[in-house]
Amino acid sequence: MTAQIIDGKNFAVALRERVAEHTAYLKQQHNITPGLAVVLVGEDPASQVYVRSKAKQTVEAGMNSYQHKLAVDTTEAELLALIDQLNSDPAVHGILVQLPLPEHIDEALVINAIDPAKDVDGFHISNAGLLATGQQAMVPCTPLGCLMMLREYCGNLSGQNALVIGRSNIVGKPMAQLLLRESCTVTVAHSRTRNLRELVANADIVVAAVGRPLFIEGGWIKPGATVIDVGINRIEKSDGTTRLVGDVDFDAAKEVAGAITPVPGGVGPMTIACLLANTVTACCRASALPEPHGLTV
Ligand SMILES: NC(=O)C1=CN([C@@H]2O[C@H](COP(=O)(O)OP(=O)(O)OC[C@H]3O[C@@H](n4cnc5c(N)ncnc54)[C@H](OP(=O)(O)O)[C@@H]3O)[C@@H](O)[C@H]2O)C=CC1
Ligand SMILES: Nc1nc(=O)c2c([nH]1)NC[C@@H]1CN(c3ccc(C(=O)N[C@@H](CCC(=O)O)C(=O)O)cc3)C=[N+]21
Repeated sequence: MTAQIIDGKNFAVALRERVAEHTAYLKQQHNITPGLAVVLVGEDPASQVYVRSKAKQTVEAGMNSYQHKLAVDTTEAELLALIDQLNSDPAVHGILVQLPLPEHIDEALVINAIDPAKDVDGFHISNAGLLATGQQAMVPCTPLGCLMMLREYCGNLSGQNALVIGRSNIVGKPMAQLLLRESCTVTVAHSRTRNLRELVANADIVVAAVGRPLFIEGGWIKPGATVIDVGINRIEKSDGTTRLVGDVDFDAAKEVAGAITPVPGGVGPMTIACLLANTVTACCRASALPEPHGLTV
């Protein structure tokens, strides 16, 4: 059997279209343009690429994009002052501070300084707590995109064995919370997990967010399982050039799985589309307007 390939790129195009439609409606009917502020500290090349791509897609969807590029030696106090300013700016509905931050800045302190209503990454402790207790939250973009694709490919997730590999605050933990909310039986694996192979073999749904290239072998996967590969790893090929691979050995896993996301073209594009969707959601909530269908879960 060869797995269905879950086309995250196409999925993201469709989601961005819905975002653009609702943005046009907000402008025409309510004279409001959703605005997203992205803050980048330092000059990490990968981060610069992501931030550029986010800004381009924000503008393409008809929203306002505000970019703040700060020097690598920006102090924590300066960054907190900028966040204060963005918190009180009514044109800014979403704020994203690109991670990782330079070492001299306390990441948790900065994230928790963002107004939770503008926290389109969903990383603020209030949003994490709201999600964990089943209340309305801003849902982190990567897990949100993964859940949208899972719902589409698996239908009803209730009662399915879901394995999340990785327990980070930005991917693994919120992913586990969302799957629990869908009534999956959720297992969370991490670096101290002893029997990973057996856990994978028992899983109807595998979400891999480890950060190790080709770590999950095809032979571990349960036949027919749905595999979501969050990993983004750049590896060097024999000719010296590099390529992106996920955490799952895609070529082997696609012979066993029922459906699988590729890397690139899987979870990554959906993450950015969900960021735009969260900005529209935040804008609607800020203006006490009804939220459009399909932009969140
Ligand atoms: N596609 C997208 O949009 C995004 C992709 N990513 C990618 O997803 C991956 C994960 O990101 P992130 O969650 O931030 O990474 P972290 O490094 O924060 O977390 C990695 C997790 O994997 C676990 N882990 C490490 N080694 C093993 C192992 N041998 N067996 C089982 N678990 C292990 C760690 O366990 P422990 O806690 O015990 O250390 C940790 O919980 C990365 O490749 C990243 O680039 C991230 C964000 C968005
Ligand atoms: N505050 C914050 N929020 C984030 O959401 C955040 C962050 N910081 N720091 C870094 C990680 C990583 N991340 C990705 C987003 C899109 C792709 C993506 O679109 N990837 C393309 C390939 C891109 C390429 O070719 O390099 C794909 O998978 O097809 C990847 C990774 C968001 N992150």
